[in-house]
Amino acid sequence: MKMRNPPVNSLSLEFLTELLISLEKLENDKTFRGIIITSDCPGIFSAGLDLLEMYGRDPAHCAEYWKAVQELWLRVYLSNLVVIGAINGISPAGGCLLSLSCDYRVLANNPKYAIGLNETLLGIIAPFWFKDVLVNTIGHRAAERALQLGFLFPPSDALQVGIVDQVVPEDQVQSTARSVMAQWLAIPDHARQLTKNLVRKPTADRLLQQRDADIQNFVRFISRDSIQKSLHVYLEKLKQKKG
Ligand SMILES: CCCCC/C=C/C(=O)SCCNC(=O)CCNC(=O)[C@H](O)C(C)(C)COP(=O)(O)OP(=O)(O)OC[C@H]1O[C@@H](n2cnc3c(N)ncnc32)[C@H](O)[C@@H]1OP(=O)(O)O
Repeated sequence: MKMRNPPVNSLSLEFLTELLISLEKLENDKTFRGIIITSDCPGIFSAGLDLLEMYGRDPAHCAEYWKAVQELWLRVYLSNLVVIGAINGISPAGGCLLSLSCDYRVLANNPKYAIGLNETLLGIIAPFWFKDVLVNTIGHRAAERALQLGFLFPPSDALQVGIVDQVVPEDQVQSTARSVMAQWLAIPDHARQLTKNLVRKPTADRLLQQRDADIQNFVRFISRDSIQKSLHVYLEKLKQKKG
């Protein structure tokens, strides 16, 4: 699955909906056993959640958006398919969450392709389920530092901390992902799927048990004047970087 939402594969409501529909189709087609998620935007895996879906929007829109973000995470994280991330670009915040939700991550060895949950740098807070997935992946202490400091790990650090499983030359990302896929598909589906569920369900359940409350928390938080101001400053910084 090649993500294409130029210029930066930001996860807008429309794009999330498209991803969800595509994933659902693949899940329901029993001829598919695995997917490789990669990007069609050069140098960018995904810029994460679309800031314009959270800035200057009314509460109803924010609630609809957050529901879609939750939905995408649950679908990828609990997918019965083998999900491999072929990460061929930078992958901050929501892009990192998407990567972390794969079963295996291959990152292209380019110092620009950093990955991490950088929410604090925007003046916002990674929700508990983003945090849980990071803790599950790199451990409590490393996650504590990474989250508070908003680390974006370049490839060598990303491998060392374990946020990705493999770093390979850029031109080998897709072929490596395919080899990894072959290895995972050699395992009987039912055994692998039940094992995946055993490992991941408790983390997903924490959100499933309080989805509405999580939406309300998000809407309350994002609607605060101080948070809207932080988003404004960050968006301005992105603009100025260009000019
Ligand atoms: C309780 C609250 C929880 C919320 C949890 C939030 C999770 C998130 O995912 S927040 C988003 C975090 N993402 C980022 O911090 C990345 C921001 N973007 C960048 O750093 C860069 O754009 C880049 C490195 C991804 C790409 O750089 P470059 O190729 O130089 O492209 P530009 O910076 O010029 O961007 C082009 C264009 O796209 C707009 N844009 C970039 N990122 C986003 C985004 N996440 N959402 C919406 N729009 C984004 C950027 O503003 C430019 O727009 P124009 O100026 O209109 O062309």
